[in-house]
Order: sequence, then C-alpha cells, then structure tokens
Amino acid sequence: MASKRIAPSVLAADFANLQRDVEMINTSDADWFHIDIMDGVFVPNISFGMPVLRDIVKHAKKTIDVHLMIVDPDRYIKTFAALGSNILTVHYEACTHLHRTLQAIKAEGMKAGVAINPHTNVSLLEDTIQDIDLVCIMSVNPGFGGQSFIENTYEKVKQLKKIIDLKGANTLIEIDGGVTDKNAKQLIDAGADVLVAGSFVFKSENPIKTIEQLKEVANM
Ligand SMILES: O=C(CO)[C@@H](O)[C@H](O)COP(=O)(O)O
Ligand SMILES: [Co+2]
Repeated sequence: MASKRIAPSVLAADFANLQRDVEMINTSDADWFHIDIMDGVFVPNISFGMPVLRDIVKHAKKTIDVHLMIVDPDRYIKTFAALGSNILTVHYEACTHLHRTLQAIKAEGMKAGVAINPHTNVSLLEDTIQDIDLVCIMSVNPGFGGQSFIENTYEKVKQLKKIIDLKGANTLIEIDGGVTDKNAKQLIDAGADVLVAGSFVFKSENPIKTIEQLKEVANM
C-alpha cells in the first residue's frame, strides 16, 4: 500500500516567520505543502495570494498542493501553474463546467483536484471521478483554520472510496479540516490517502514531532 501523506496547511503558519515555517516543513516528515487561497467571496475570509505563494515556492522543497476557495477559478489556472503549483484543487460548488475546468488544469501540467463542501454528496462526482486526480473532502466548512472536525466525514470517505474502486479510478482522497491524532487513523481506515493539518501542527509545541506523530499514526 502506498504511504499515506501528510500535508501541513500553511494557513496556520506564522506569516512574520514564514521562511522559518517553510523550512520546518522541508525538514519534517511532511509530504506536501497545503496552500489555502481564499477570496472573501466563495468563503467569508481572505487568506493570501500570488506574491506569498511565489515566495513559499522559492523555498519549498516538496509538492505544492493549492486549494482554491475562490469563485470562477478558471480565471487563475494559468497563473497558478506559472507560480509552481503541482496540484490545483477547485471547489465543486464554484465550477459550472467542472469537466472543462479539470481539462484546463491538466493542460497546464498540474494534477487536478476537486474539493467538496460538507453539504455536497460524493455521488455528484461519479461521472467525473476518472478525470480527477484528487478529491478533497472538506471536514469543516471552508474559510477558516482551527474548526472542529465534522464526524459525518468518515461515512463520506467510505462512500467515495467505493465509487473510486467501482470506476477503477486512480484518485487520491484528501481530508481537510480539524485533522488531529484523534481522527487520523479512523480517516485512513475509511480510505483517506492524504491528511491536511493546520492548527494541530502549527499550534503544537513541536511541529516537527507532531508531523512525525501524524505520519506514524496514518501509516500504522
Ligand atoms: O481549507 C482549509 C480551511 O478552509 C484548511 O486547509 C484549513 O487551513 C485546515 O486547518 P485546520 O482545520 O487543520 O486548522
Ligand atoms: Co485547505
């Protein structure tokens, strides 16, 4: 079985010490950088944009996993490719022509991800799953770090895993929001491949150790 991945969310980093926190992720057992881009329209919060991502990419030595929480994401696909994104995830709820958007992301040489809000049923991805490299199941309502994990997520992961297997798709399942050492194992057992963790990592006393611990639990 492929090793399970940990993706610390930079949203919870200290932006006045961003290079330090990027280097922390570089030296840790983490696999990806999870980058949350919020526009204040699709979600009720604004995070950071292109200049910050550009400077993160300058120092990051791991996969750049960009989570776009913006309306009409097609406008920025080329921009995020040029900035060095490896995976570009758009929200199902923000795309009128999801299939076309996925094709446009891949045409720019990136992996294509689709995030779904807690209210969005996984069955809505049945017809596109073969074109999706990663499904990001939101286990909180998007917009903020530090929220509590929604318990119904385990069931959604199991349902999505069934769809992926049934269709013979090669899609990773990522979980985003409220991930801790308390729910990590159960998420992996349900079928998750990638765990995003923001507050749990950055608010801990020793983020490197916390990442190591999460990675260990996920691969037990
Ligand atoms: O996309 C989002 C929030 O909208 C996430 O990536 C959060 O940044 C995860 O933070 P924690 O819930 O782990 O603190
Ligand atoms: Co995210």
